[in-house]
Amino acid sequence: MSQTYEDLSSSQKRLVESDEQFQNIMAGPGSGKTQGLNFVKLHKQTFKFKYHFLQVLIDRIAFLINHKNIEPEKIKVLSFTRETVFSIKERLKERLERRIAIDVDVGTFHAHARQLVYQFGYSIGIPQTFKIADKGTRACDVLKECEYARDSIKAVLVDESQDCTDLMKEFIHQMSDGKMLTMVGDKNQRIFGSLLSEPSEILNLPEGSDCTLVENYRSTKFIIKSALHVINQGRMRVSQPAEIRNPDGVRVTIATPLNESSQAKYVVNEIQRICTNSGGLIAHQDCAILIRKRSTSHFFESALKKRFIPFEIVGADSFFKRMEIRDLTHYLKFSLNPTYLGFLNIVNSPEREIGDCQIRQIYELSREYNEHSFLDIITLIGNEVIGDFVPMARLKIKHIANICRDVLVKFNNKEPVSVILNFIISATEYETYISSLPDSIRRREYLAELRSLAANSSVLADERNEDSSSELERFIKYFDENNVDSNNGEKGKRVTISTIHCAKGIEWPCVFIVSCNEGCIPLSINRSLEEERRLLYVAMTRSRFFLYIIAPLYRSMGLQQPSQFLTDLPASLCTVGKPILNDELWKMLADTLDNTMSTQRKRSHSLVDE
Ligand SMILES: Nc1ncnc2c1ncn2[C@@H]1O[C@H](COP(=O)(O)OP(=O)(O)OP(=O)(O)O)[C@@H](O)[C@H]1O
Repeated sequence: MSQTYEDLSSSQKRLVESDEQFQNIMAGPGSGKTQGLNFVKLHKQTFKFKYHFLQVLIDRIAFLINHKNIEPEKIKVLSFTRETVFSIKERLKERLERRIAIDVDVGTFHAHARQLVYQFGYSIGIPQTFKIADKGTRACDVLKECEYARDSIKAVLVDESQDCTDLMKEFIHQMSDGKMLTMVGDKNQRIFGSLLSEPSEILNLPEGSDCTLVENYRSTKFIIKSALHVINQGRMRVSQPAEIRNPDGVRVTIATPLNESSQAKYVVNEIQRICTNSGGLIAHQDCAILIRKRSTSHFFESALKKRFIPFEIVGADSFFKRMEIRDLTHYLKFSLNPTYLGFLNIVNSPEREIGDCQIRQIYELSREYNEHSFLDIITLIGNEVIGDFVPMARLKIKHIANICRDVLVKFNNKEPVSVILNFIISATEYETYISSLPDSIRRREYLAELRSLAANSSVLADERNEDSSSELERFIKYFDENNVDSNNGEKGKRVTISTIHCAKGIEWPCVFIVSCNEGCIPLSINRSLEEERRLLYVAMTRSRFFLYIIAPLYRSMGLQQPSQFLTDLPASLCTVGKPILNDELWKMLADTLDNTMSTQRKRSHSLVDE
């Protein structure tokens, strides 16, 4: 086998080469189950760790093909996300001959279920027009009743098995009946709230199928011990990996900046300090900012943009590009500075069915009466003084004019931004509007963040003490400055802002877990406290070397307590403020990264002897 295979540890090799029909591999973070599956995609350009992808799942597939003579197309690999599917396929192309690799049937649960029903459903009387929502149960029926479907499978491999729903488990059960089954997962990393039972329970796996890996190759000892402390304060009992390959490292940094805006500044300062001082060992793409709530990315987007640091957002949209954010800030902008272009931004948001001809007429009227402001023009139209519009259109235009005039009055009366924003939301019936659109939960989440930012807009003032503009003008400026597309650098060389959920399975040398306060982690009392604890555990174990946990003193809701999960984190494991960067630390960092650093990269940092 290839050089890659030789690098596996003996326990990893044992699992890869096992003759057991069923393997339920439950192993802790960083043990080498599925190394960097998503990582390949996110950082493809810079990281060519080709010979360091040592994970069990990929090598097991290679073993089944090369040593068990299983046809690649009869190997079914099930995963949760399309990103992971893409990464597994890429990894297989590196591990196997290309023509063999592309035959391995890798797909999401959904894709596999759909494919089975399309391919074999007709033979058991399922119409080709079956309801796509039923594909899971239909696929199980196909497997139960159709021999050809069962014959098309010889081995099943499942990634992140801990997050399978009962239907998924039933699907795995039907697929793997009498075949070879390898599942990899970690029950302490269940973060999708789906779990009712252990995979092994529902699948009725025979005794002896459970196996594990006991090394940790990813993180330093301080990180592992801190993460274990957090998880073990709850109901779970996780023991320390038998072997931690890395040095002690640097203590986990706990920081408590004043508010969310100073938190973002602190993070960006630290990223710059580390990147500048590490002699190239740490670059932007090695740093990740993990957020619990996707709508809170804006603080970091803004702070990074200000320092011209390229970044990418995973699992969330750019806050400033969200429709809800743009729509509502456009009203503010238009009210203070009414122009034709500004009007175009608000005229049909929410949808008012004011058509192109009417808009064109408004434009022409604004040219004709150019001694008036644009707001006056639409007021005159609304009041039936000028133009030729049907009554309904006049009414709608009048409504827009009235909203903007009222905003102006409130602005002149120095009413708080939050009052003005809430007025716009209610006058435009914006909440009802977004509730009628797809993905309304997410939309409401962004709307709530905008509201809380408005209620707390003084945090934006910190940035510009010299600025004499009003609160509302500063608020608008925040959106104007961040809405422009800046040069976002080369792909693969950017800081990552990711939700904790989307960071699962990935690792970075430098990780910032932000807003680690009550109400954020754990998110709210309605959610399972244990799941929230696991989420923090997952976030902490993404780091290889630098781990920062940050809990601002004030958040939008006022004074905030640090997360209860941080209580009693032993002082011996953490440090407050900032880590001291010295030669000893860089040496330790180099040792830690050594596990997976490509020779080429090490050479560029003079870490290998020529
Ligand atoms: N045998 C090995 N020798 C050296 N490094 C290894 C070995 N196996 C894995 N690694 C490294 O350990 C790190 C963690 O591996 P991997 O991402 O597969 O862990 P995992 O078990 O999937 O973790 P998680 O469950 O947290 O996603 C990677 O950087 C990987 O390259």
